Amino acid sequence: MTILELQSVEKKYSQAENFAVKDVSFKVTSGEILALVGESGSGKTTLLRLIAGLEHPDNGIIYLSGNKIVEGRKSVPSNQRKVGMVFQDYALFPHLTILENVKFGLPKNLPDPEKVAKDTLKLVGLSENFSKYPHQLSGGQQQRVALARAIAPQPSILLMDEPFSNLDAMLKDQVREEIRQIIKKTGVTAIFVTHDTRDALSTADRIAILHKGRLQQIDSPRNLYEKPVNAYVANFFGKRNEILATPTVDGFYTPFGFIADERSKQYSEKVRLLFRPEHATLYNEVGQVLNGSIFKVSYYGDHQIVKLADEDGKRVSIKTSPHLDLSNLTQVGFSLDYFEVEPAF
Ligand SMILES: Nc1ncnc2c1ncn2[C@@H]1O[C@H](COP(=O)(O)OP(=O)(O)OP(=O)(O)O)[C@@H](O)[C@H]1O
Repeated sequence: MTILELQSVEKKYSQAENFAVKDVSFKVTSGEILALVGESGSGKTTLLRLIAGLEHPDNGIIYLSGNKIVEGRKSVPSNQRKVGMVFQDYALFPHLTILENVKFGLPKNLPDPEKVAKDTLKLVGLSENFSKYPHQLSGGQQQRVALARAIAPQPSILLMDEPFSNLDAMLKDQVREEIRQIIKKTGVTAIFVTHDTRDALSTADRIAILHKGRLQQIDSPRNLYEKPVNAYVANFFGKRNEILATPTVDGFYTPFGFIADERSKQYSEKVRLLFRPEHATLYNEVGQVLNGSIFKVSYYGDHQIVKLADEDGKRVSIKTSPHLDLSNLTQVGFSLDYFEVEPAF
């Protein structure tokens, strides 16, 4: 069931030259976690604030739980939208205990707000800290209080602005997983903004990528990573190698060797074979499907990146196990586990 729908939403700030958000349309399904990603200034926060009602669009329509909450410049006020919000700095009240923080956002007519607040704090794993103040908690715990405050009133949608940016790298992996599990347990639909592709790839069910205010692609993490619709999306998620190739009836001739592949039949002109460093397998011997000269090996502890060159010096990078022994080798073999084919020109 669709919980949120945006139709051609646009926003231009009064002093700005360009639209911060331009012609953005998408739907979010009940229970889904959607990540909004894009480089700085791409419009992520503006889009989140438009959904929350903290900004007003110039054009477009937004539906939340089947109700039209925005139509052009007319919109339902933020406090009537049933939207839960977690801010980047958590925005907890410092002079209130964490229980009071969570109770604060609950509707006044609830029969037992204390019980709802306590149950929600338990749900986020904070059953022993009811009477502590925010400054007595770790960053990760404060974030869970902020999450509890946002979900306690049972919002139609939970919006989170850079929820992982204040956490150090060691904590991040654990917190991402905890937050994902809490959200899934409550069944709330969630949208979060991040500039970190790993946050998005590991936590979201789908990712929407923005560039200069325009939606480029909205898709599963795997599809965005493996089947990007354009070069911007592909490069946003890390390096892709390119090999120029000539199609024949049964495969592609490349400067590294011949690859048998049915897709070659669809092309008559030169093509580019595109693959990520981790989508190739490297062998510490020649005589494989493809062969190249080692240009450089970079060791990173948990993996190595091996740069290979063809006869003309064109290079590709391959990610491999840190244990593959490449010492004293100048030539190695490799194969492609997965690659995309695009016309070269
Ligand atoms: N209050 C404002 N007044 C004028 N322009 C603004 C305002 N807020 C944002 N902008 C502009 O709108 C565009 C989109 O900004 P926005 O903050 O939505 O991007 P973002 O993707 O969230 O960036 P970041 O990752 O840096 O937070 C940018 O060009 C920004 O300079």
